[in-house]
Amino acid sequence: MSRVVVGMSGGVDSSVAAYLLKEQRYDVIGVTMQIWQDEDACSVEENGGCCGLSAVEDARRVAAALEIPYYVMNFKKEFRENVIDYFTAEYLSGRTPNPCIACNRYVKWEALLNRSLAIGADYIATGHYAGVEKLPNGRYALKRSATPAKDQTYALYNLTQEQLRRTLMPVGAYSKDEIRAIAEKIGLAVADKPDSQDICFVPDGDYASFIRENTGREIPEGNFVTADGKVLGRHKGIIHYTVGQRKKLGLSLGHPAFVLEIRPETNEVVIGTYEESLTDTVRADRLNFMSVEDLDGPKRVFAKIRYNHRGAWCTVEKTGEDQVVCHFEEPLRAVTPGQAVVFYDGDYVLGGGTIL
Ligand SMILES: Nc1ncnc2c1ncn2[C@@H]1O[C@H](COP(=O)(O)OP(=O)(O)OP(=O)(O)O)[C@@H](O)[C@H]1O
Repeated sequence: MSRVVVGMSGGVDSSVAAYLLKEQRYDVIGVTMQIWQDEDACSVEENGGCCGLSAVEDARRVAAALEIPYYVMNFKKEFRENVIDYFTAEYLSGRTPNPCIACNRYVKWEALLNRSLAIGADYIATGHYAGVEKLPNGRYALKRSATPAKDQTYALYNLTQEQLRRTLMPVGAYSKDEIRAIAEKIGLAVADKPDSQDICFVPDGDYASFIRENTGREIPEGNFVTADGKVLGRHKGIIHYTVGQRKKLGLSLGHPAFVLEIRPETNEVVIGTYEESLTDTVRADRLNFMSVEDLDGPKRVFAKIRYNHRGAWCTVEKTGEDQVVCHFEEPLRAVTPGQAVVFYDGDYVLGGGTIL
């Protein structure tokens, strides 16, 4: 019998994942990772179920109902080093990070998988809406969820072959409604919980205060400038801005204003018009390939440039060992350095990288 560790956040998806795997006759162990604040400082409702005491209580109750062993594991150090430190460093460098992608690769997978292997597991499983398949070319790749609106492959594009080989995502084949129906049928009390928020450790969305408090650094004010250097006003510090941003700039220029670029060297935020904010060229590095080992020439693919982007067609080609350029077939707005560009070949994740 194969042994699987299920990451249990106390929510409906991972609870049903544990149930489905038990039905499929796996030897199932439930684990909740504690990754951030003290247990009593946050709750599932506030932080997306990542670390709170109620997450542990809920997951423990579900594990007891399913009659599976259950453990709480501490990954706070791994989370701080790989997610929080990266998150703050990227903002301070003028980029906009995606911490969920880093958490998936380094905490939910690397750290949890290693500890699971150490306790004799063959696989880890989560309640993500995505599929894992071995392709005819021998590669493992993520497949988009059966429910496009719930698809979570974007945030998982950076998983390695070894991680995918040892991953099960049993809820990916179902719709959210079907998962809720299963939860109700088996009497799981978690059935009506809201879905998680994106950035679990900044529940109020105030990234700037979070960065100031976590680094102890004062973030200096600076100038808003046009692309040709004309000073337009003062900004509150570069960490308050994201490329593509239009709101909360506090500028009245007589036309809608957009953040075009953030320059940490000169502490400037470059502002321009809607037309200036459009581009059809996206460059990326820190690449991870999934359905293919590498690109062997230009390839036309469907790509997403942020989590909730509907996607657009582009031709992607290598420009260096760890760099690609993508030429989109339509102009894009808000191409944001630090976010991921993820490429799809049909329903499978081809790979992705970090936008430069
Ligand atoms: N603290 C945690 N400990 C263990 N596993 C976790 C934890 N947080 C999230 N996960 C795993 O990652 C998956 C996706 O996390 P996400 O935050 O997107 O939750 P979700 O889609 O709301 O799922 P759920 O309904 O299970 O909370 C979860 O289904 C779960 O398997």
